[in-house]
This record gives sequence, structure tokens and C-alpha cells, in this order.
Amino acid sequence: MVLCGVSRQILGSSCGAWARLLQRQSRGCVYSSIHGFNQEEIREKLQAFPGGSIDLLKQESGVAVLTINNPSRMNAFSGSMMVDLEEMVSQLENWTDCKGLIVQGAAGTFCSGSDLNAVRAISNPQDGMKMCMFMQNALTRLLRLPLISVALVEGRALGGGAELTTACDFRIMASGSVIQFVHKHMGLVPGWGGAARLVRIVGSQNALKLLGGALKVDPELGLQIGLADGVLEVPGAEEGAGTLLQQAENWLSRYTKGPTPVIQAVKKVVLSGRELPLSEALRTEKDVFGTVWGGPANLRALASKSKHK
Ligand SMILES: CCCC(=O)SCCNC(=O)CCNC(=O)[C@H](O)C(C)(C)COP(=O)(O)OP(=O)(O)OC[C@H]1O[C@@H](n2cnc3c(N)ncnc32)[C@H](O)[C@@H]1OP(=O)(O)O
Repeated sequence: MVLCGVSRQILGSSCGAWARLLQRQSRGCVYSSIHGFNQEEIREKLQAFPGGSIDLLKQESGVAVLTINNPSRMNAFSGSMMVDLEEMVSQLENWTDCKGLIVQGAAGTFCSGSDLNAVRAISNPQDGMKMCMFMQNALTRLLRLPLISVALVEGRALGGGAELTTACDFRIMASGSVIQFVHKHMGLVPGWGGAARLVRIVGSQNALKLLGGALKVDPELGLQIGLADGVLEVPGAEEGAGTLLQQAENWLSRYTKGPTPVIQAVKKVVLSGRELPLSEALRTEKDVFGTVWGGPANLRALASKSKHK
């Protein structure tokens, strides 16, 4: 049986509730062998469409940067990049000190979706389903990482690129950027889990408008409907405002500042609240609470008699 990355992590996890949450959901993946999903077979097929890379930088601060890197194709996802993505998610699952993640595109644009050359080559329904299951698994695991993630959208996030933004906890849009679910224009609907996640982010009415109209979401509309959580000004070459990535790190730091176990616990209780029925979410919250109650950060705060004015 193929075990995905999260299952390896939860075997060593000290948090029973968290482990049960992921086990209940097929070990953090949506599809496993019981759904006819054969990870190795699909990886091999995807590797036949090479190009670009997904690069992961783990920083001492506990915040990692994941870069979608295929600039000559506006950062479109080749098959090998899909495999890379799954590997980088495994690395993050095994990084115990992680608190935050920024997902960005290389060279001033986010991602133009799946590589249309690969799409043409695997346009038969069987291969399409396999690619879809592979990407749903990888992006579901990305969203369930016990860290706080943000998609830094500069330039365009189209098709699968728009779907990728919804696999992060937050989205911040640079001035002039666009998120567009162009699937309808391609005779498609989202298949990487983007529709299901979009409904949870902006509600079904807005999701219907964005998908049905293939609407271009600029930062203003993004903020209005709750797809964007912040807007950053692209700094001019002569300005000292810092790079967009530095600005994104500053933006994220208000959520990732603090002890790692506490930040991870915050994500776990929010995720269980989002994904589980209420009574199970409450039991999970109790168990996660037990991991921080009387812990070093809690004892330090009590000893310092902190006030919250
Ligand atoms: C379930 C997943 C569903 C999906 O993701 S389906 C894919 C959805 N995405 C698309 O249809 C994007 C198609 N591309 C475009 O609309 C435009 O290229 C785009 C991104 C607006 C950029 O326009 P421009 O700035 O005018 O630049 P351009 O068109 O000259 O592009 C530069 C080079 O990048 C290539 N490119 C862009 N998006 C690509 C893609 N998705 N797959 C493969 N190659 C892609 C484009 O062909 C061009 O290459 P070249 O310079 O002609 O060799």
C-alpha cells in the first residue's frame, strides 16, 4: 500500500487528535489505493513531461518559501513540477520547526495553470483523472500542513494557478495582479480541488460568479469578496520599500510570531473546526489544547503576569 507523506508524519505524532483527524481522512490524502490511486504509476507518467521546478527554501525563522519556477511558460505546471510539488509537501510535513509558508511564482508572475503541452498529451479521461487525483492529494496535504500559509500573487494566477492559491490559508495580491479561474474558457471546471475550496473561502454565490463568468479578480474585488486577505504595492526599482517577498514575510509575521508549538496548535484547531463535524472538532480542540496547556509558552506567560491592554 502506498503511504503518503502525512501518514509517515502522524506515525510519530504526539497529538492523538490530530493523527485521528488525518487518519479519518485517508491519512491526509483524499485518494488512496482503495480509490484505484497508484501514486508511483502516476508519478512515472507525470515525469514524462519535464520542465521547470518547484523550489523550497526552509529558513531559520521557521518560515519556508515555495517557488513555482518555470518562467519561460509563465510558471505553468509541467508534469515533473507536479511531482516536485508533492515531494516538497512531504519535506514540509517532516519539518517539525515550521510555522509559516509563502507560496510565490518566479520572475514576477504567479502561475498560468497546468502546462498546456502536457494537457494536450494527456487529454484522455483516464490520464486526466489520475493527474487530478494526484494534484488534489498534494494540494490537500499542503492546506493541512500545521503551519500558516499564504499565496503571494504577483502577475497572474490562472486556471490551476488560481486553484493553487486556494490551497493556502491566506492570499495576498500585489497591485496589478489577477486571479482568474479560466477553466470555463478551456471547456473545463477546476479539478485540483479549487472549486470545493473556493466555495469555503468566498461562499457559493461568489464561487458561482467567479467560475461561471471566469471573472478576473483584481486586488480590489479580491478584498471585497474575501478571496484576498491583503494587498501589497509593487515597489518601484528606486524605492526602499523592500521586495514583495520581504513585504509578504512582514505581513505573515503577525500570524507566525511566537512559539512554534502554539502557532502549529492554532492551525490545528482552525483546520479541525473547518473540516470536522462539530462534536469531533470540539474533541480535537480539547486534545490540541492539552498539548499547549502547561507547556513552556503557557508557563512563561503565567510567570510574567502578562496583561493584554
Ligand atoms: C486543472 C488545471 C486547469 C488549467 O490550469 S488549464 C491551463 C489554464 N491556463 C491557460 O490557459 C494559460 C494560457 N496562457 C495565457 O493565457 C497567456 O500565455 C498568459 C499566461 C496570459 C500570458 O500572456 P503573455 O504575457 O502575452 O505571454 P505569452 O502568451 O507570450 O506567454 C509566454 C510563454 O508562456 C507560454 N505559456 C503561458 N501559459 C502557458 C501554459 N499554461 N502552458 C504552457 N505554456 C504556457 C506561452 O505559450 C508562451 O510561450 P512561447 O514564448 O510562445 O514559447
